[in-house]
Amino acid sequence: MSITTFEINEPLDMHLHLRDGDMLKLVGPLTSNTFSGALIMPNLVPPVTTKEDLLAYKKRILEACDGDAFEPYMTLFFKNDYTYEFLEDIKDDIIGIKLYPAGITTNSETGVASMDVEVLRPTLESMSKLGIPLCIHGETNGFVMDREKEFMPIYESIASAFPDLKIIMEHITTKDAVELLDKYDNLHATVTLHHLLITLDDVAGGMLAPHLFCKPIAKRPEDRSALLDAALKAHPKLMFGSDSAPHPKHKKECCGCAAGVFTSPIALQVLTDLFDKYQCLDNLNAFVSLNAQKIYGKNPVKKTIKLIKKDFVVPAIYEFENENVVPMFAGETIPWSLED
Ligand SMILES: NC(=O)N[C@@H](CC(=O)O)C(=O)O
Ligand SMILES: [Zn+2]
Ligand SMILES: [Zn+2]
Repeated sequence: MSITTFEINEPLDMHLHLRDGDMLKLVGPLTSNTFSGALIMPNLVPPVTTKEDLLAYKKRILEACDGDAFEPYMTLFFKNDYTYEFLEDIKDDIIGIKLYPAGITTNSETGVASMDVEVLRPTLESMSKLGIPLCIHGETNGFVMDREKEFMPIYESIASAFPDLKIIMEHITTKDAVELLDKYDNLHATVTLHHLLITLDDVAGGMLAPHLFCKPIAKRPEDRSALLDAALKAHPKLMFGSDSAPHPKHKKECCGCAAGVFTSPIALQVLTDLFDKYQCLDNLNAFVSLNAQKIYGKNPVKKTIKLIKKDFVVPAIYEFENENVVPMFAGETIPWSLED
C-alpha cells in the first residue's frame, strides 16, 4: 500500500544562505516555518568575521523569522589570522567556521589564498583544540567539472594532519567525495537536494537552465547515483544541507548568471517524494535531522512537520518589497505538500 502521509521531526538544514535585508525577510520564514534549525553561511558582503557582526546578524535572522521555533546555527568566515583568544571567546556563539578558497564562489573574494596545511596550521590547530568544526567549500580553480575531485587530496591532507578536527565537506557533488567519507573518521559531508536530482545535462544539456546553475556545478549520472545511494541509506556521516542560495531573478536570468539554487520552500516536500519513490522513507529522519544532531552534538527545538501526498503547485516566484527569488520547480506541480 502506498504511503500518503509522513512526519519529519526536527528537520535541520545544515547549509543555508539567508542573505540580509529584504532578501533575509523574504527567505528567512520560508526556512524557519518548516525547519528546527539551520547552519547559516557567513558569505555576506562583507563576510561575517567579527563577534559583533555575527551576533547582530543572528539577531536580524531571529527578527526575520518572527516567532518561529527556529535556531540559526551561526558560522564565521574563515580568516587565517584569527587568534586563539578570539576563537576561544567566540566558540560558544558558533557551530563552525566556513573556509572558502579565495574567489571560488559567491562572495568568497576574501577567502584563503593558499590551501597549504602549513599555511593554515596555526588557525586549524586552535580550532582543533577548541573543538570548533571546519566547514569547507572544497573546489580548486581547475577545470569546472574536476574542481571537487582535485580538492580530495586537500581534504585528505587536512583530515590527516588534524585528526581531532571535525571537517565537513560542504555540498558534495561527486562519487570521489562519497568514497572519501569512509576513509577518515573526522570527515563528514552535506549534500543538497538538487545534487540528488540533477546532472550537468539538466543545467546545460538542452536550453540553458539558469535557476539550476550553482557551485559546485552538477556532475555526471554516476556521481548523482553515488550521492543518492548515500543519502537514501542515510549514511551516518552525511547530512542534508540544502545550500539554498537565493539570488534575485534579474541576477539569474541575465548574462553572467549568479550561482545558486533556491530550494528552501520545497525541500522537505521533494525529499519526501524522493525517499518515497525509492521506498526509503524510514531513513529520511536520519538524513534530515538525526545524523546532523549526532555529528554536531545539537539538540534542536521540537518541531514535527506533517506531509501529505497531495499536489502542490510551486509558486513561480516569491516576492517581498523590492526583492524576489525564483524557486526550483517554479510553476511545476510536485506530489507532496505540507499539511496546512
Ligand atoms: N552554491 C552556490 O552556487 N552559491 C552560494 C555559495 C556557495 O555555497 O558556494 C551562494 O552564496 O550563492
Ligand atoms: Zn559553497
Ligand atoms: Zn552554499
